[in-house]
Amino acid sequence: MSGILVVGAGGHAKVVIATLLAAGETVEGLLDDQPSRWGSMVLGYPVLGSLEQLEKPDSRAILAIGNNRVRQTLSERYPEMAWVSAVHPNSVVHSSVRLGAGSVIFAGAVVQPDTTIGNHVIVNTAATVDHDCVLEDYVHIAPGTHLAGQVRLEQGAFLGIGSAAAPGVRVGAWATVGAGSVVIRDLPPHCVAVGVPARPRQAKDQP
Ligand SMILES: CC(=O)SCCNC(=O)CCNC(=O)[C@H](O)C(C)(C)COP(=O)(O)OP(=O)(O)OC[C@H]1O[C@@H](n2cnc3c(N)ncnc32)[C@H](O)[C@@H]1OP(=O)(O)O
Repeated sequence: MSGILVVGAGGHAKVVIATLLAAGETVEGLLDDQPSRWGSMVLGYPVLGSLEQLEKPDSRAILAIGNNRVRQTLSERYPEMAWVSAVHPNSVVHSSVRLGAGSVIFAGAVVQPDTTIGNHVIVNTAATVDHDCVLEDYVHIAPGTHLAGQVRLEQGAFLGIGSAAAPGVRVGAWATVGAGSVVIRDLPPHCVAVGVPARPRQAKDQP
């Protein structure tokens, strides 16, 4: 079977490649729609060209782009793709956890029992997700984020570095929680919420 195509050649792709290699996978190269990146190397792997190469039959690929909207757009553009997930061997993921296609769990992360993780979700470095949480498709929890039990993050929610969510809270779809903020009450969709406790600052979608 051919190696994995890594989509996106930015900083997030470096950590995705490191995670794939640590998990024993083979990387073929990277794809990026920015021509200036073609022919360059990322961690010793070549940027092979544009995303058109995803149309080759039997390709296996992973979306290595931190922006939640971009991952949604690309996954919808290639509905037949066999998206690969990546789980770092130095993470702890309980056997009862359901993990969707194309999702990544980076080094040092812990995901506790009966949590459900959707498609193209990022559980970033050293984040923790406690029991019975639900992370819907395209969610990203940044490094060092901590979710208590039974937290629900709706589609596309982004939680910034070092943020936290108290037991049972719900963060609305495409909401942004600022770095270091603590969610203690439900947040509405499409808000930007910051502070301790996190309060919606304005109605604004993610970039
Ligand atoms: C491996 C990786 O790198 S993964 C990526 C991790 N990235 C992150 O964690 C980024 C998180 N981003 C943030 O926290 C950002 O500050 C955001 C998204 C919440 C807001 O960004 P912007 O809309 O550009 O806000 P801006 O910088 O203009 O600040 C607006 C106000 O909110 C305040 N504010 C912004 N972020 C925060 C925060 N995290 N906590 C408290 N207050 C904040 C600012 O101090 C400012 O207040 P003022 O108007 O009284 O001066």
